[in-house]
Amino acid sequence: MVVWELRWHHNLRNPIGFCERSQRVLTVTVNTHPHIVAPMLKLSKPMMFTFVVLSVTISTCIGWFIMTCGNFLTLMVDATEWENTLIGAGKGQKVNGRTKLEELFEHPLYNLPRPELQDDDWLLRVKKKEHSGDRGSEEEEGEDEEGYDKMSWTSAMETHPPWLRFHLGISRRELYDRKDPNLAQLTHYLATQRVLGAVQKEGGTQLKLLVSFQNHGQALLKPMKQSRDAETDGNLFYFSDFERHNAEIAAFHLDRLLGFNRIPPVVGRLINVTSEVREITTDKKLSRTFFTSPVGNVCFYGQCEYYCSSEHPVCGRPHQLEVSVAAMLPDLSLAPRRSWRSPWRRAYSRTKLAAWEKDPAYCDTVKQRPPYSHGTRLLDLIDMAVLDFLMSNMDRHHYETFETFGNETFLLHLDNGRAFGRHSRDEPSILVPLQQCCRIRRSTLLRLRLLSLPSFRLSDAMRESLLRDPLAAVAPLLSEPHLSALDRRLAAVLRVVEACQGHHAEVIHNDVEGYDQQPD
Ligand SMILES: Nc1ncnc2c1ncn2[C@@H]1O[C@H](COP(=O)(O)OP(=O)(O)OP(=O)(O)O)[C@@H](O)[C@H]1O
Ligand SMILES: [Mn+2]
Repeated sequence: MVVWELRWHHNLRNPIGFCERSQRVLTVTVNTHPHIVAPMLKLSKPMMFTFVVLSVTISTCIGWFIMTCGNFLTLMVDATEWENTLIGAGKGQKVNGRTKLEELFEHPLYNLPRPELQDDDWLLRVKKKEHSGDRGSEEEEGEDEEGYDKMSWTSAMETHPPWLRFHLGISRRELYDRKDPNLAQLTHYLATQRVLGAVQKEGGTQLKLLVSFQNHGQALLKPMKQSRDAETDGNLFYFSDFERHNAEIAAFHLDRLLGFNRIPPVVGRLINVTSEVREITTDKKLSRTFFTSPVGNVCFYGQCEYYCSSEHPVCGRPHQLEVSVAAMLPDLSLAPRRSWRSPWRRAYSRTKLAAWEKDPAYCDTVKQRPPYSHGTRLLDLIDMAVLDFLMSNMDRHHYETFETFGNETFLLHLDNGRAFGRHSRDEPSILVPLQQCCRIRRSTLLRLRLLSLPSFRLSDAMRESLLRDPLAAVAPLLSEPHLSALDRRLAAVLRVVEACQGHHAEVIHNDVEGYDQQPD
């Protein structure tokens, strides 16, 4: 288990995300004053006394009731405003006061009871400060394990910047809790913080930047390389496809809608390539690649394996560029990750076939090998295949897990830049793990069925969810054909499960014992 001491948090004089809630006063006049009402009623003295006591009590009660309601309403209004300002101008059609997306997340399938997380289910724990006065200096290193408290700081610690609260909320079960109010603050932080540093991020094949913000926050930035609506050229192999910034954003929303919570939060943002990259970067290799295009736009191409050349520049208009900004996971030195080669990895060749393409019984081989031979790893892999099929991501060659959780943990769905390339066709081979293994979590299947109903339709939920991204103000993050492809593909997933049930006994893994609201 990783133990991490946060010394620098004392320097955070201005907690990020602090909100000055608007002050509202509700004034209601109820005319029940006894001196006005009693003479009109011509009452005797004892009656008058009773009347005074009664009317004072009643008016106090009414006043209290109205004030309470008023305060409650004020709070509700403020919370909604707060949420809306954080996540952009997200709006959806309201039915019974709730949008489809709100309705969906209220559904019992998105609020299943879960066992309480134990100490070793959290990725990071922070060292508790020694009793004040015990220490000569706050800055002294105290590395012995004895001094560490087993309790993690809660994510409600207001002095922590949102990125840190995100790190502290990572568990064995999921990357974030959908209901954690910090999520909105984190996306707001990523979308609005001034970029203080930008260098090229090593690893991977295409150009991406590591940007840094105030208070040690960092994010992974992927630039827009082609117009949002461009369908991938049919003659390009999946491994030659350009990455798409909007695919990174949409993948985060889709993963959350499926109830997985396995993709680090991603937001869209407009950056100024001159002031927020060129002028501040310390990366000489990167700054050398800047140029002004013939039409006067500021462009750069960086250094990487694919498409880092002046023939494939990333260009501002003339300075403004759309990018995706993903929250960074904790540093590898604090939370090492293990990278796993996917058993259904593609051949990454124009001519060769992978083993799973040649052997229909390939899953039987996989099921015999650890970590797929026991636990939930195979089910996690199938969840990932469903996500990838829905967004048509053929590039899932590896996946990662947090080392500290061993084999009993979720899979990180990192790198979704090659998803949402084509809406006009589906890629059945992405679903092969489900088709060959005929196994799926019941919770996943029930949520997929829910999302196929008209009242919760996946495309509608995605449209509404994506509206919350700041870049939705520029243009929809996913075009309508991409959204309807989601519904078409969802129906295809359900058909594969049905076909499995026709010839397999144990297709559904029941991970929701107590849930009986829908028949299987
Ligand atoms: N949010 C994140 N936080 C920390 N590390 C990340 C994050 N996203 C990705 N990475 C790491 O950076 C590496 C490269 O990122 P990514 O896979 O998105 O780049 P890529 O150029 O698309 O790679 P590839 O060519 O392999 O598809 C990943 O393997 C992963 O380990
Ligand atoms: Mn990639």
